[in-house]
Amino acid sequence: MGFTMAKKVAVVTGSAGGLGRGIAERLAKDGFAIVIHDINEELLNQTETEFKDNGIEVTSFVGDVSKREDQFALVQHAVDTFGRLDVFVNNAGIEAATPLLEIDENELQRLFSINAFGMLFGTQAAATQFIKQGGGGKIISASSIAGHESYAMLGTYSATKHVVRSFTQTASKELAKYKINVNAYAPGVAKTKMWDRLDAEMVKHDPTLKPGDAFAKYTADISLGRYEMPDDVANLVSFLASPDSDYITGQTILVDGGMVYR
Ligand SMILES: NC(=O)C1=CN([C@@H]2O[C@H](COP(=O)(O)OP(=O)(O)OC[C@H]3O[C@@H](n4cnc5c(N)ncnc54)[C@H](O)[C@@H]3O)[C@@H](O)[C@H]2O)C=CC1
Ligand SMILES: CC(=O)C(C)=O
Repeated sequence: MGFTMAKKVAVVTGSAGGLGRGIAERLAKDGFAIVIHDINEELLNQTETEFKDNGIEVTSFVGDVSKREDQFALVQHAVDTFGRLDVFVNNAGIEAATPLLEIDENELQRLFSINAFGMLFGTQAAATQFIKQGGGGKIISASSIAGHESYAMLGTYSATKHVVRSFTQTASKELAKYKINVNAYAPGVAKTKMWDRLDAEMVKHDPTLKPGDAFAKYTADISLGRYEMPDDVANLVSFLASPDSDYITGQTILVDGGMVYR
């Protein structure tokens, strides 16, 4: 009589839509049982239904990455549902487009609490579970081209994405002894809801721009000649979640079609 190997388990934060959803779909194709997660409960439920209709082994969890207890509860939900955790993707993030002289405390607190604190809390929750399990694991986080090079109007956002790169390096050094790989993906410009909002904000701040101009300006110089799709990002995350990347840690890898060269 044969036996079935338990599936590996991946959590993707902020995966009700956008890049996170694309990553979750790809990891499901790679054979993972998937925990999707978001602060937007309605969209999350809709996505969960669509995943189930497509035969994906999935569970969902509503949470706010900026709340440390939510991140630990998310990992607990993964373990309670599927018995273990193998990959944790800190994908959730938010943006702001504001001239430097107008950045206020509210914007700083909002972006840092989600993009930076959230990434750290997710890393802590996942690493705690990996250490308990004793078999290593993979933590993969969303940085950005803005985590390698800061942009006009994206001052706070860029700073938070540099924080992701920094915590990725520190975590990789501290967690290597537990066989935990910690890496980040740095996308360029993808046409998700985030960029719809960024374009609208940038247009508001510059009377010479009309809707679509900011996005067009950012995408004009991409070497490969097109804006990014969720699959472009998911391909890299799939690799970082797989044994093929076992000898890579502490890296923030650009996947931008040729925008920022490091
Ligand atoms: N779209 C792009 O061009 C780029 C995106 N990124 C990064 O990729 C990640 C995903 O971006 P997109 O899919 O474009 O964004 P998006 O705005 O389309 O989707 C983000 C998802 O995260 C969820 N979310 C927001 N705050 C949350 C919170 N506190 N807790 C839980 N979930 C929360 C949202 O509800 C949404 O479903 C972000 O970290 C972003 O900074 C990086 C570089 C480029
Ligand atoms: C949203 C984002 O990270 C950029 C710079 O496109």
